[in-house]
Amino acid sequence: MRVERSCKQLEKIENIGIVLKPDSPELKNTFLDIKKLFSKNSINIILEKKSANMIGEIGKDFDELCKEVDFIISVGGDGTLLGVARKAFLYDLPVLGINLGTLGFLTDLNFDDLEEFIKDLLVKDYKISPRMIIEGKIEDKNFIAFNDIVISRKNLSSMLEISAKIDKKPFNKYFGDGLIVCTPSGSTAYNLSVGGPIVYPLTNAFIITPIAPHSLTQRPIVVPADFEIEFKVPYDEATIIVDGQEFYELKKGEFISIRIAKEQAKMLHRTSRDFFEVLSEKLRWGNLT
Ligand SMILES: NC(=O)c1ccc[n+]([C@@H]2O[C@H](COP(=O)([O-])OP(=O)(O)OC[C@H]3O[C@@H](n4cnc5c(N)ncnc54)[C@H](O)[C@@H]3O)[C@@H](O)[C@H]2O)c1
Ligand SMILES: Nc1ncnc2c1ncn2[C@@H]1O[C@H](COP(=O)(O)OP(=O)(O)OP(=O)(O)O)[C@@H](O)[C@H]1O
Repeated sequence: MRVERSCKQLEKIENIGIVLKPDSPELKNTFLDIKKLFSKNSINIILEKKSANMIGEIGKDFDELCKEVDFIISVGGDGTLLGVARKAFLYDLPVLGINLGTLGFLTDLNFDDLEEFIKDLLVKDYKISPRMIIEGKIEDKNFIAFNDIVISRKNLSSMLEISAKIDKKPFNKYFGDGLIVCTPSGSTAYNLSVGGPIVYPLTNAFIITPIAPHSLTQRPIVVPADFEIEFKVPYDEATIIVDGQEFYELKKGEFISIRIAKEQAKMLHRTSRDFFEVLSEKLRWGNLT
């Protein structure tokens, strides 16, 4: 029998933070509806400041809000949830995604399911799933990814050469459009599109997947999470893309090192959420439904 790892239940549910998808003022009514559903159960909602400005409400800075709430709800698609999860881990706060996006692979609930789920929350019928996050470093810049760190060619007309070391030892040279280093949670994003493996989210590992490699021998590889990986672009400049949301420059000869972060992100899920059902429903995996 499989016993799924999960984190401790919440000590209390009194205050919940809400972040809305950017540039979506039409979410005002959804926000008010969510607030009403929680207020009926005497749970207080605190809206994040940028979201509040967008819909003409009052809000709190994200960091201030994090100090007051028991968990955070992201209302939008996967991108909104990524943006929240990449900051909420600093406060050890779980994130629940309400899907108003297009795909919503990471988000757990549709708005119509929320009323029922609040009842579950109140009787502790939910799970909190730990998610590995990775940390990148270039010189004195540090960044965190929930999904992936992509080393992408800057010069569109030529291939990028990337030399790679694991635990300081050279292990490969990649030639192509770049490569993706992703977490298991991120394996179903860009990594999947370029033929990388799907890795169960609770696995402790990194995935290194070349993008359009010009070679018959370059394959995605899964390595243990305690490895430190280092990449260098000896002849070119590259762009580093973190979760599709943050960008850095990797100069010629500079190193980027990537390893598991000390902290974990936490996702709040329905007890019944099953990774393979989500794969089937959202990405048409297998023949389950
Ligand atoms: N060709 C590609 O597939 C491609 C190209 C660039 C970036 N991306 C991915 O987009 C991610 C950022 O997502 P976004 O929503 O902010 O940008 P986006 O709106 O450009 O979405 C990319 C797609 O990936 C989906 N997605 C995001 N994370 C996922 C995950 N962990 N599992 C399954 N699907 C996921 C999104 O729902 C969306 O359909 C990056 O981390 C990167 O992995 C994918
Ligand atoms: N905190 C953030 N920082 C930067 N970009 C963000 C942030 N939150 C959302 N975005 C971007 O806004 C865009 C739309 O958001 P989102 O992904 O939530 O909706 P969607 O694209 O409709 O849904 P899905 O990703 O599930 O298909 C995405 O490109 C996403 O990367």
